[in-house]
Amino acid sequence: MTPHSYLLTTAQRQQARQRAFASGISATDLLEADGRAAAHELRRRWSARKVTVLCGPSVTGARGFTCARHLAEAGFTVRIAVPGAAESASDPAGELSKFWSIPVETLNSTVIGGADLFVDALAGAGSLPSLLPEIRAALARRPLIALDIPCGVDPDNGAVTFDMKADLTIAFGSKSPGHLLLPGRLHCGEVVVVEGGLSDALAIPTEPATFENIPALWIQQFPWPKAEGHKFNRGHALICGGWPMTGAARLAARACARAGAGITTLAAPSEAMMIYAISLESMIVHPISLPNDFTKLIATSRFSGALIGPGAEADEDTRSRTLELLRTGRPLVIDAGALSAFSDAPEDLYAAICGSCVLTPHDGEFSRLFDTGGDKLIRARRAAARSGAVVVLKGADTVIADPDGRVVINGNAPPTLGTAGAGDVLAGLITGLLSQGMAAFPAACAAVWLHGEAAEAFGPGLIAEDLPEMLPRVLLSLLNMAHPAAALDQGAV
Ligand SMILES: NC(=O)C1=CN([C@@H]2O[C@H](COP(=O)(O)OP(=O)(O)OC[C@H]3O[C@@H](n4cnc5c(N)ncnc54)[C@H](OP(=O)(O)O)[C@@H]3O)[C@@H](O)[C@H]2O)[C@@H](O)CC1
Ligand SMILES: [K+]
Repeated sequence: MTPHSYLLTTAQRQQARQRAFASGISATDLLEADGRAAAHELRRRWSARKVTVLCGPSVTGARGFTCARHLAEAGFTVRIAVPGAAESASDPAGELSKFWSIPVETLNSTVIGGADLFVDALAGAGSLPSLLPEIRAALARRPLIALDIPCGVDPDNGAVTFDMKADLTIAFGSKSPGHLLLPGRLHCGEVVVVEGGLSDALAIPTEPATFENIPALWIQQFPWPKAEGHKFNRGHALICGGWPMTGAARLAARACARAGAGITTLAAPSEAMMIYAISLESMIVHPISLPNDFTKLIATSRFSGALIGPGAEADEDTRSRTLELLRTGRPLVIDAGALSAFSDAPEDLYAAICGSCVLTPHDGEFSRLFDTGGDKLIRARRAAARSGAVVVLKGADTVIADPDGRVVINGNAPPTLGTAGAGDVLAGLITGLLSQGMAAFPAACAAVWLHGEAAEAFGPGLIAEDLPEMLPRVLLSLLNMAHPAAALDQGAV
């Protein structure tokens, strides 16, 4: 895991600052570096103009002061406004004020009138300032740049208590979960991470570790086809098909094959045999008619990863097949109907999960199996620990949790992904990667990322059928990231 994908909670940031102090770095050094970096980022985007910096009684507020000074030195016309009495200005190190040459004013309509740009350095306070509606309205009329995170967004979980939306958010060293989780993400605008005073080495947090889903997390483990490989050792995926809803498993199978599985076998109810057989020519279809056909198939098939649930009824048959698959100990993705089949007795599912297993619930399915208390990170982490499976809690801010406590938040999914069958495609993608031997946690993270990239690459008008067809393009760009030399070869063709 690279330092730059760590998402730091408020407590972890405080711990990092303490480590810095213990190593001899002063608070002033840190704030100076942060304020300078923020001012540099602003100057990269805007020429000198009138800016009002709103500073709260917090470390963020102190960054606002140093940023203001650097902007003033660069020729900006700067005013500093603090909510409440001007004397309450933030100076946590007790020595910053000697650098302030700009008068500190009380935040009101006058001090923000006439500014071309606003800097929101209010965040981070224990209690948030109550900004009058007319002030918030005035702030909305000009570009608003938040330092750390916009005022009113909880950095730890993205909860929003205050309706203020930034156009740009400048984070220091790394992002926080609140930059990616909804609804906070919608308040941040563009998020840029600048190198502040804390070095990467100091910023690496203690447990629990939370990461942004970037390819660096899992690209080394991605199962690219090998020169010496053949279809039998590239991964053999078994997809359980439903009836009468056949679309779901067909979408999953297509995605699974595109993800690189050498063989994709479909276990199809005999009524649906022809539908499955004609939908993907390369797929092998096994009819399931007699009650023990499924048992025989899994006893004889050399599958290296399986999927059950898309288009499946949430009934006893699905439940017992899921348990049969779990008993094989082979990698398994449990989705949709196969999750809901355990609504009455989730403990039976938890108890049966042993090896490499991924559960892919949306909020509705999640609530049928798990405790729904707490924020999304807490819910996903607890569900993974409880079940022993990797849990992919889907949504616009999908969270992937490993039973060992690591959590990844995905940020690349466009709104077009909220369409029927997109979840089935995701389940198929994970299965394709698992069947090729990728471990459950990186496979789930990689699949969620590929899914988002495929939707983004397609653009508006997306339907689930388009996602598997976009994968070759997305995989090529991933390959180019993994092997820059290969990119040159591709370019030369
Ligand atoms: N072509 C095909 O064959 C296709 C087949 N498909 C197959 O359909 C099967 C049923 O899957 P399903 O998810 O539609 O229904 P189900 O499990 O009853 O849950 C729905 C309830 O949960 C809740 N809910 C909360 N959050 C939610 C969320 N993010 N997304 C969705 N729901 C959410 C929500 O509650 P509400 O918000 O209404 O209070 C709602 O009432 C499944 O096997 C799947 O594979 C589809 O994939 C489409 C293409
Ligand atoms: K278990």
